[in-house]
Amino acid sequence: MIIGVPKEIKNHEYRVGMVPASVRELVNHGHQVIVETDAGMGIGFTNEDYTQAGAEILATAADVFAKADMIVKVKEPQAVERAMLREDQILFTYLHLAPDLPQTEDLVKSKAICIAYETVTDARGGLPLLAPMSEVAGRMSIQAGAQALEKSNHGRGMLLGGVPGVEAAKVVVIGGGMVGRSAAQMAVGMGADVVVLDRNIDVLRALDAQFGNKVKAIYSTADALEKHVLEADLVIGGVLIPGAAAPKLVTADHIKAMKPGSAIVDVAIDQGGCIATSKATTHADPTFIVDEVVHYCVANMPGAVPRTSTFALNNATLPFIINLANKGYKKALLDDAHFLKGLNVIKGQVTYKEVAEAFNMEYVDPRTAVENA
Ligand SMILES: NC(=O)C1=CN([C@@H]2O[C@H](COP(=O)(O)OP(=O)(O)OC[C@H]3O[C@@H](n4cnc5c(N)ncnc54)[C@H](O)[C@@H]3O)[C@@H](O)[C@H]2O)C=CC1
Ligand SMILES: CC(=O)C(=O)O
Ligand SMILES: [Mg+2]
Repeated sequence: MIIGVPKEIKNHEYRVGMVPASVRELVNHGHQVIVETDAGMGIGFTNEDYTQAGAEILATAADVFAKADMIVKVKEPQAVERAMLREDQILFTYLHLAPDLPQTEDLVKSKAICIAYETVTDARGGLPLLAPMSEVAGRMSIQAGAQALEKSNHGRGMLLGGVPGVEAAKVVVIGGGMVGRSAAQMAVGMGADVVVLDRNIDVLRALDAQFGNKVKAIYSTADALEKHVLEADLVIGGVLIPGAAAPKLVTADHIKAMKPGSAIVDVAIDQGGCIATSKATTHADPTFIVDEVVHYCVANMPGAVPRTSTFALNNATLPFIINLANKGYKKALLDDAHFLKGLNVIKGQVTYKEVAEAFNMEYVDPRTAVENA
């Protein structure tokens, strides 16, 4: 199979779909890898590093898209990339379709086979290809929130951990999954007063076991959420219903009633955000203010630490890339029900229920769609 790795083009996105070590693995399995020139430059990999691993360097993204059987990326394809997708081409990357109608329509139109990292599942109920980036974004959310609380950024002027004699900031994390747990770990480390809300009791138990009384793990009712959000100095949004648009748990009225200069970091923004006043921002201009609350809503947070993030992502994606290349997409997906959950769009059909429902599109069972492809 010919595997293509284009350079990422989203704002300040320096991650890359495959590092040279991953290229070498694919080449060792007898595949051909084509990489757009300078695709790895943002994390210190030169074209020579890729050619030494066995890749061929092509001059443009158009060359890569024209020649590859499978495109391996990081972020959802931007409009110019979507226009280059071909019928029967495999696209393996983050998609986040449920809040994104234009992308969904373009992928349907392309007739490509579109597998989303973020909806692949595992036997323990986890999301193995989302988890590494959620660990990064969860950790980063506390750094971003700490900065947002600085006076020069229109924050309350509070240090997360306080100092002896002065109280710490209250950090409220909504969703105690990968993002939430990673955020809690950093917030506890910085000495903040930390509350995590989740509606899964096993998640609350796990938080309790990990953090003891350093984190208040609270069952997420509308009442509890309102109480803690209104007391918060910093709110982290980390809820997820896999594949679906995020529920707007924090309302515009909550934001109005929050303390002036408090901050929110809506990590769930890639699924549309769990805070009503959120809208996606970029690393170039990451924050905006609504009702005196600083909002940080960058949809590709791990792009800011692309070296750490690319390696973490590749560690998780590589076995799936090898499987797709060795077996072809049909056998790779049909052999593994968890991998099949990653299939969102195939040959013009939507095969992820929450995406079809979000846009009133017809839903086709993924197994049937692959068997008939
Ligand atoms: N902005 C960015 O750069 C990045 C964003 N993300 C996003 O962060 C979000 C969270 O991801 P993960 O932590 O990996 O998901 P996860 O599945 O590990 O955790 C989500 C948690 O939300 C909880 N939850 C669902 N509905 C809830 C409700 N109504 N109230 C309270 N809790 C609720 C679930 O029980 C679960 O524990 C996803 O949308 C993901 O795509 C992840 C990485 C980077
Ligand atoms: C998960 C995601 O959206 C990201 O890593 O950018
Ligand atoms: Mg207010």
